[in-house]
Amino acid sequence: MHPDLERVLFTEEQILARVRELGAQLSRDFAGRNPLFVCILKGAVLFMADLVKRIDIPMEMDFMATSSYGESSKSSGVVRILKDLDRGVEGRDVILVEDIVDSGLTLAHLRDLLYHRRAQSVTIVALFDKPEGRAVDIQPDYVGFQVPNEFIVGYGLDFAERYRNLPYVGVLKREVYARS
Ligand SMILES: O=P(O)(O)OC[C@H]1O[C@H](OP(=O)(O)OP(=O)(O)O)[C@H](O)[C@@H]1O
Ligand code: HPA
Ligand SMILES: [Mg+2]
Repeated sequence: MHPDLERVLFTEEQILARVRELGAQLSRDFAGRNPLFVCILKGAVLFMADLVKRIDIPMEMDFMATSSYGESSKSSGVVRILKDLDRGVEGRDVILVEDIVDSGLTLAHLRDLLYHRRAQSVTIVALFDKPEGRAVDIQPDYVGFQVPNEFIVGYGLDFAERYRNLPYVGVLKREVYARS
């Protein structure tokens, strides 16, 4: 385990097993609809890569980059779009692929934006859901795991851009984020 972690919440094996289940479920539910999977960078990059390998129906991918945490463990409350989609979403069934729903501000903003752009449907798939973090009322449609109200890192999730490369997910020691 990385020395900056207090404990591991999910091992690589547990994560990949759950991602496989989510892929099978989405493949069944979106058969015949050619959904557009939108990866919310950077946090969702590892989840997206593993999830799409488990989708066995026609689908497309696009990428959006947002940032609201920066160097902090608390949301700034402002969702900045650093990179937008390459193509329009009018009439499309969009599946937003997120690593975590915490305050819900990122997904509430993106869902409204995509409906404003006339997507036919917007479905939210989040590997992790932290219900106690919510500042706005939004529920993901598909969830991998619920997590406690603590700051977690690994498998794409960062603190100040670090730890994204860990293949497992754990709780960051409080002293690590308190000292910056
Ligand atoms: O529900 P919320 O409180 O909005 O938090 C969730 C969002 O915060 C993180 O992104 P961040 O802004 O840190 O950018 P990153 O993905 O590049 O780390 C995470 O990847 C989600 O996109
Ligand atoms: O717990 C978290 N860890 C990393 N990034 C995050 N963005 C929102 N919540 C978190
Ligand atoms: Mg982040």
